[in-house]
Amino acid sequence: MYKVLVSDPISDMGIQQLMDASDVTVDKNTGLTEDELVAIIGEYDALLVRSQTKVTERIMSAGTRLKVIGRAGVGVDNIDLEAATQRGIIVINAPDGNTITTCEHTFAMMMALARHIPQAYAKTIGGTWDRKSFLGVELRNKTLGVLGMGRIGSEVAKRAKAFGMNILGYDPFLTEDRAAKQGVKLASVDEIIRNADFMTVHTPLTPETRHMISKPQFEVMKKGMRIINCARGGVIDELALVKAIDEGIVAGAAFDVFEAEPPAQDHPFLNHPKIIVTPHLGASTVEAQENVAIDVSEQVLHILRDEPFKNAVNMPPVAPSVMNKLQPYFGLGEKLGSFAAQITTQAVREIHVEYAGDLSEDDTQPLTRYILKGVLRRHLGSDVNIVNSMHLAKSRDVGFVVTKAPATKGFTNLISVTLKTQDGEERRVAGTLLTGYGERVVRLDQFPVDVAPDAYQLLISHNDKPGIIGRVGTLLGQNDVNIASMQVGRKVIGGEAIMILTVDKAVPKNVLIELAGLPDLNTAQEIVLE
Ligand SMILES: NC(=O)C1=CN([C@@H]2O[C@H](COP(=O)(O)OP(=O)(O)OC[C@H]3O[C@@H](n4cnc5c(N)ncnc54)[C@H](O)[C@@H]3O)[C@@H](O)[C@H]2O)C=CC1
Ligand SMILES: O=C(O)CCC(=O)C(=O)O
Repeated sequence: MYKVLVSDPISDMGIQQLMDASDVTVDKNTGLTEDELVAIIGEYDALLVRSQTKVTERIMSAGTRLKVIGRAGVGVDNIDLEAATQRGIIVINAPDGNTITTCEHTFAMMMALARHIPQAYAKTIGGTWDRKSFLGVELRNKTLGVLGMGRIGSEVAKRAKAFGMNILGYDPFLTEDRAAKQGVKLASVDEIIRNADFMTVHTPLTPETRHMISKPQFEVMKKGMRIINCARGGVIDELALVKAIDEGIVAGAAFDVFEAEPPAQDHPFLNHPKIIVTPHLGASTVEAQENVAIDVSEQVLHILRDEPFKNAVNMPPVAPSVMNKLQPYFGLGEKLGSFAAQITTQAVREIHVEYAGDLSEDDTQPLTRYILKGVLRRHLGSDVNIVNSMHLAKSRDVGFVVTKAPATKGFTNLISVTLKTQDGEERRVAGTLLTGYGERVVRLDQFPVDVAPDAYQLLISHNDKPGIIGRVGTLLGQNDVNIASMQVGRKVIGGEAIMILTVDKAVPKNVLIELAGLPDLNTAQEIVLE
């Protein structure tokens, strides 16, 4: 008999099939503390949560029978995925079931914001008949900027069109073609910030999206913009937003999510006259809760019964024979994918992976999944894993081609990752495992290099002139950035050249800007490989 624990309020109707299954018993026990969960989790084969339960490493360590954690919703940021993967616990989510509901909540927030409904309601029930303070604006003919055109962002755009709005959309995976089909004008973040009357964010929270709207963006923002966040707290810098509202740049904001949930009682959003809030209700409808619970219950049953399943967001076990041969390359493959994605400036349309030498003889599919994970994680966040990376690439119209070459000059094994964009940009990074030396990046575009792919690299393109290395070293030294190693490459003397420095810590943004301003230096970019 399998035992399932439901530790957050999840629709009864949705988990009915679990409760009806003759080989399953379901316990509903919500609102437990971490200690309480640790004390009982050892009895259970499956755990079902929404977003309240924080499924920590401690809980998983105590969950010695746990085979699956089911998240009735999209974001899995309340589950320690790494810890689950290490323990072979499959984590699944229900990515589609709450899309429409969250989109509709976004619209409710946008309209409430445009017409001051919460503020007017509060005054009216307080006994004041005030028709002067709440002059609103129409949505018709206004420009809506959508940051993140995935499932929810696309549905918001569709509805906004019906309201007669003009839509500017930005998403690293949005191409002109796809945008045009959705009736959306493809725009940059900067264009949206400067031109939109309303802006709504629908991205996951990743290192790249954290505070993607902050002081520098508010400084150039179209005056009077209204901002909605029903995605994740932290995408918009909360304190910078309050300042921008108080300075008259932003006309108002509607937030369903917070950087820390629940927010502290003295949080500046609470009681601010121009900010309306809901307590993370985006997915809270009868329909969505049923949908996500049905989806997740179905998959949990499959997993408990060892049947094929979908929507896994972490790594399933790989067959030991394949693992032994390929495992040493997994880290390198992911880093090469990530490196290539970070140096590519446009939306990636095709990923070409070539395995040469020893690797050409194997079934390299598990390794390809790691490479795709490295490429896609930059924009799709921590939900990308080796289980879903191929599927995600396909669903985003990103093609991937794998070729094999039996031999390669100078290396017993070589992995080359080439990313192509719709505008013809093509970036290539190749690497190898050297016996006794470990992972090395050995080619960057047309330049031969020899770099250990450590956590922080600085990639500099420059003109091949005397003195540049000294200027870069001095500036980094002045800013307390220690250089661990340095590589230079060039095609011809005096021509285009690159420099790759491995540094001991993240390089502050202002130092990157100063570097790019040095004479004969063209670009300076940080590459983070974690
Ligand atoms: N308030 C709530 O109750 C709910 C919140 N959510 C949250 O809403 C967000 C969106 O969910 P879905 O649309 O289902 O996810 P999705 O994965 O379909 O879409 C997210 C999109 O963001 C894009 N993106 C990533 N980095 C970006 C960047 N720097 N700039 C612009 N776009 C970027 C991705 O390419 C992707 O297309 C997620 O954070 C999810 O957790 C989802 C459901 C309910
Ligand atoms: O379960 C909930 O209500 C939270 C939904 C959510 O934020 C998500 O699905 O990402």
